[in-house]
Amino acid sequence: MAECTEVAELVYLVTGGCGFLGEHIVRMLLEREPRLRELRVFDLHLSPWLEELKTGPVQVTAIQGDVTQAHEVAAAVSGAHVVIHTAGLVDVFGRVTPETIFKVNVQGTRNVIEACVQMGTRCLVYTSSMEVVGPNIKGQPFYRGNENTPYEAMHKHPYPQSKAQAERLVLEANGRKVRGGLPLVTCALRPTGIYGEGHQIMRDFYRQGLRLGGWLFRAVPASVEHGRVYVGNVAWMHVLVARELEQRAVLMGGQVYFCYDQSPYKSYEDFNMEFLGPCGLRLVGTRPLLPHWLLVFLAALNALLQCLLRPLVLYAPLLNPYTLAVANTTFTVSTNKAQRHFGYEPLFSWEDSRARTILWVQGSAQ
Ligand SMILES: NC(=O)c1ccc[n+]([C@@H]2O[C@H](COP(=O)([O-])OP(=O)(O)OC[C@H]3O[C@@H](n4cnc5c(N)ncnc54)[C@H](O)[C@@H]3O)[C@@H](O)[C@H]2O)c1
Ligand SMILES: C[C@@H](CO)CCC[C@@H](C)[C@H]1CC[C@H]2[C@@H]3[C@H](O)C=C4C[C@@H](O)CC[C@]4(C)[C@H]3CC[C@]12C
Repeated sequence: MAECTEVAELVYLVTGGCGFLGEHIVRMLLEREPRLRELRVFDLHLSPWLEELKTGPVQVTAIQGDVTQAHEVAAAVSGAHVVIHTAGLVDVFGRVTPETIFKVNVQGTRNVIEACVQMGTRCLVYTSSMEVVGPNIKGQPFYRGNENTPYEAMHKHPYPQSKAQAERLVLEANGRKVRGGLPLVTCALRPTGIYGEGHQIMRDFYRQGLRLGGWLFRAVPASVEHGRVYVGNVAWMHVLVARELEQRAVLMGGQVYFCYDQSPYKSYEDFNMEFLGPCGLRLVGTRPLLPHWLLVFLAALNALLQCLLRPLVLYAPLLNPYTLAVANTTFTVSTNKAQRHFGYEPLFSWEDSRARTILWVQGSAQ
């Protein structure tokens, strides 16, 4: 039976360890978790950079697997002390069907929980999302709220729905007896929009700007605040939570934590310009260039075209009714719960996060 405290050398499993956030968690664990003996990286698609990590002092085990396959998950979890479940389908553009999103995000999470119970793994950290709270379908602002701020969470889109269901499963599993009789300790981290090295949407905006001769066009009012957090700090929060979870089970078990740092409150587009500006792009307009009703119309047209073209080709542009609503609704957090519960302080200052992201964007033109 695997127990976190009594074993000096720990085995960690990171699902989705080859994704944008997963890679940062994997690298952060190797740099900053001295009790690590083996790190298992489980992903549907294994990345080549994993090979270079295999030469260090910690045993890095790459496992190609699918979270929807219970037996594959159970085999990967067997003997692990801590599971960080980051694998998920992040699709708000209609690239995959709702059924697939639910299968990966909800059934996949169920499989991870059951594997922990069967295999006697006591600590489970789940990467949730701000989207389990909002923005909701009414477009109500969530202005610098915390984990206790009342807000009507109502979702129609499969991505937030699936993340909310999965988070609930994880939190309800807290306290379940795992093999050997000890209780499972779980908690969920809720990042806002993550940015940093490897952020594909940022890279897409950069390339689009380059194609348009260096110009981007404002579509969202500058007054709409959108919460953002640096990927290195999100990874650091995961490492700290995983480290403290068993010792502070009573305080932290079954809890949710927003991910936060010193990134400034800005609109989605103004925030992106913190990086794209120094890379030579300009955002045109102090106010949205197109009237809101026209954007709503274009977003609806995109949704219609996606439906009509689906039998022939995948048409999945960035603008659709859901992404427009998210970008147009204030959603920011202001909290210190992670600091109070497990001593989290951001590892990267805003200046450092910004500089690292700019460097990455500059190198991602091709
Ligand atoms: N990117 C954000 O802004 C953001 C914000 C909040 C929360 N999150 C959450 O963080 C997590 C990671 O997101 P990301 O942005 O790194 O996404 P990502 O797509 O870069 O990473 C997800 C990883 O999960 C893997 N994966 C997908 N389906 C799988 C399956 N069936 N079995 C095994 N592995 C599978 C993918 O191959 C990928 O490597 C997700 O759970 C997401 O919901 C992301
Ligand atoms: C209207 C467009 C004009 O420029 C801008 C569209 C931007 C959208 C594509 C993105 C605006 C907000 C983003 C989401 C947000 O940052 C939080 C998220 C939570 C996370 O769990 C998954 C990603 C995302 C939904 C993120 C996706 C892209 C946006 C909708």
